[in-house]
Amino acid sequence: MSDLPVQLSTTANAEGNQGRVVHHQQCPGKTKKSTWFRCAVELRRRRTGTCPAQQQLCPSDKTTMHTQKVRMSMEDYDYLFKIVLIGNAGVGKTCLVRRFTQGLFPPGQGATIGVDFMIKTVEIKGEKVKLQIWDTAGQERFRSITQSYYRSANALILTYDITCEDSFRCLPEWLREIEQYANNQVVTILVGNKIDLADKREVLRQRAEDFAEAQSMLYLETSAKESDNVEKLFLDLACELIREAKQNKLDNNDTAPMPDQKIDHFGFLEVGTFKQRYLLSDKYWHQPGGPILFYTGNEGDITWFCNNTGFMWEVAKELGAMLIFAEHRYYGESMPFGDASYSDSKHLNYLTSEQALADFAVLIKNIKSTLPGAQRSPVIAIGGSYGGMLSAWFRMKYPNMVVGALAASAPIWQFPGMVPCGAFSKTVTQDFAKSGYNCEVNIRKSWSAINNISSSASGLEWLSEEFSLCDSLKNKNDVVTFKNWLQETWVNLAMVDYPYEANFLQPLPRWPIQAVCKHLTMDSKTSDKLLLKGVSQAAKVYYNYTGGSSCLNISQTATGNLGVLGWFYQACTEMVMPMCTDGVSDMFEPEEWDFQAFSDECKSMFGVRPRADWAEVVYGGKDISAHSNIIFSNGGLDPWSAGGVTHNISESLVSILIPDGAHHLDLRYSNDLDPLTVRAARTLEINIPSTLSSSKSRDTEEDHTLVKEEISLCMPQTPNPTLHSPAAIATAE
Ligand SMILES: Nc1nc2c(ncn2[C@@H]2O[C@H](COP(=O)(O)OP(=O)(O)OP(=O)(O)O)[C@@H](O)[C@H]2O)c(=O)[nH]1
Repeated sequence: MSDLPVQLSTTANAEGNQGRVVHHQQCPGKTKKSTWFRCAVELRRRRTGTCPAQQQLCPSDKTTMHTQKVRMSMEDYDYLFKIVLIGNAGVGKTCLVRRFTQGLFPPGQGATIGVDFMIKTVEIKGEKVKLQIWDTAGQERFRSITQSYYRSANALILTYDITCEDSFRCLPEWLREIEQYANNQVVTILVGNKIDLADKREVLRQRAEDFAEAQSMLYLETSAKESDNVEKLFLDLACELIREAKQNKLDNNDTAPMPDQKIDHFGFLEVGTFKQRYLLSDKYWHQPGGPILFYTGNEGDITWFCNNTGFMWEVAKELGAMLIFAEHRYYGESMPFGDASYSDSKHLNYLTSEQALADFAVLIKNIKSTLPGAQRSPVIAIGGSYGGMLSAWFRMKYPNMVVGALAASAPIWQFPGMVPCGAFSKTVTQDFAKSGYNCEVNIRKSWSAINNISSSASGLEWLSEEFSLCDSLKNKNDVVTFKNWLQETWVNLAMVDYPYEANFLQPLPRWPIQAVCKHLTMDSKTSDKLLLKGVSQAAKVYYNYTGGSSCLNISQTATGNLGVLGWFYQACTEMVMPMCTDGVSDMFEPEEWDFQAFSDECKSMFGVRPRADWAEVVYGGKDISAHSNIIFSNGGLDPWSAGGVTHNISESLVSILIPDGAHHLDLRYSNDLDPLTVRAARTLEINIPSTLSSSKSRDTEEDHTLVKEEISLCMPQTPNPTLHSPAAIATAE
């Protein structure tokens, strides 16, 4: 996805352009402060050196965790190949990918965390070939994640560093991994990288060629730095894959027919259809009848959710489950009107949660009727954030399709009149208050310090320099934008205050708010300038943890992996989520929730006005007790928990609270640094679908009752199962 601006503005110009969607790099004047999460898949840390001394040298023989089979529905190419780069840490995998896909050699390239991927479409002899290139982390600690990408790979690029004997010596270990985890038709090429460092060569070319030949591998030497042979590497590989495909050697086929989704499920005039993308993994699926874990895709490319929902991958094996990740219409590649989908409000008209839920239902019906062994598989909906809301709503609206739902960090009550508009900011403030001495107090004071300093031209210049802003502040409007940017920074930090290094909105250290707060311990006598110097250092923890940013861009607060524009449209129609601040119970400048102003802005931007009460009407508001089989999990650190279900409603509408969890921490891959509370939450969450799955397909009312009974057995008996850990207690103290 392209990097979308966080701040949006509209035009309703004299030429009658009203309703055409426009997004600027930066809004003049008042800017939006509402935030939804955006995510990414990798974290990069600053790292130097070419031979990865002190890092693990060879992959271990850990057992596999999962693999995925990807089915794409968009047929804008003749071939789709998945290429996975593997090899020791630091051999140059990421640099090779970026050289090929972006034509650059990234300075100060940091270690890949988990897996990253990029797409490049090339044309070979008149045929369009889409290359999906997966860059895996070489570090041992990510091995269990990266192994899972082997199975569905069409080609593997096994990379070593010609200046690092150790990276060559590890190759037999890597080959054992390939043998164990990759499919037996995979094309493997051995690549010796960094040939620009000829004087440091430790592995002779002949030796590598002999090794490759003995292993029936192709061999090529490259320099990502000098761009030697990089293009050739990927294009030759693509040619080879096409050749193999033509000989029908590759298992590159998509067997299940893709459903054509109706653009409008609820009317009969619009008869158009579109292809919805979904990803499917059946590696651990016990067929017939094994359960299906169905991710209800949110506002972004489904691949990102697939990568960031490690919980599902981890439980698939345990449950013998099939995994399906369904993309939400108008995001990623599932565009009802192709490139025109966002062109105006007429085309955007079908971007609603109800239409998306109907897509999910049609998709499940289609899979069940076409995939052998799936007919009697119980389906469990899982989702996080807006995806979690969809999971809960899916179970409510289509109980015939899903036997239960896990709705993680799903603020289904963040709608008008259901929770106080200031609750969100209050949680953000509390997160900072407990993460460092004077931290919240100094942020609270920073707004007036900014107002004071920015009142003169020299002050604006000082602020711009101190914060290393890419574009200098020039006037009052810029200062408003600057303050909103800072506020959104603190909000985002509260959402991603994870206990380990991660890259969700930005690459960040573990417990990032604590890292930020180390710069905000000044006492009450501190001058405005000293205070703001601290704020600037704190902001740079968020924006420049990797050290790769030469300046800070105040029109962005997160990497743009999600569909911010689409989400903004949804907020302007049915997802109206009031937010306000009072400067007392929260650390921000006071700002009331002004529905009229919001509505006017929506009108000028999209040509539509929001329906403030619709979510309540269509999804039941706080009155959901008639429903069943939904788990609502919420993190105590997550500001969205304010709009979530944080108490048990019935014995099968239950809440799990994770005191030291941020935004859907429970859905992420497990990590050694996970607090006990999130581990306990996952245990509960795993048990519930496991119980559901044992009941196989439940299509009758009687069966649903049985499911409900079985679920209640797994439910904690306390009215509100808040999980306690030493960390949580320490925080509370
Ligand atoms: N001289 C030279 N340096 C390179 C080349 N390719 C990568 N490097 C450097 O090698 C280091 C590691 O590069 P990465 O691309 O991050 O290596 P990686 O294999 O992706 O490492 P992990 O993500 O940890 O698995 C960086 O400092 C790069 O600048 C190359 O062709 N020539």
